[in-house]
Amino acid sequence: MGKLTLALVAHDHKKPELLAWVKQHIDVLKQCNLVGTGTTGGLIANETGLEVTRYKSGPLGGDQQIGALIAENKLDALFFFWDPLNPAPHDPDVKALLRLCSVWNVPVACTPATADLVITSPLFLSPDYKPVKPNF
Ligand SMILES: O=C(CO)COP(=O)(O)O
Repeated sequence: MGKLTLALVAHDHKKPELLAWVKQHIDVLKQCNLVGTGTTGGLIANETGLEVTRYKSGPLGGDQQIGALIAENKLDALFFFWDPLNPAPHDPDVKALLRLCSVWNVPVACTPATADLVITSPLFLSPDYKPVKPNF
């Protein structure tokens, strides 16, 4: 099977949590294609040496670029540590990205606990497993 493509995105106050999570699961993440929004992707690449394809920063359209990957069936999971305590100028984009995960049945983890469960799931990592895609 091909490599899984995973998106890594975090709001500013959540970036340390995402970075710690990435370091914890680096052995699995090394085997995946990684993409991310601009600042998150840059941070992860610099701090871990992982290769991350970087899109625009979230407020400049990065969330929407990742949403486009979902609409094109090019993303296997989204790890999106969004900030529930601070308003984002691009909140509509954040909501749209999360919405597309539901539209296209893409696994999305918004907290380290859920992210742990997704990334360690034998089902998720199985070459035979593909989430059912809706037939619109
Ligand atoms: O704003 C974001 C997600 O909504 C993330 O963007 P950055 O990774 O550029 O900070």
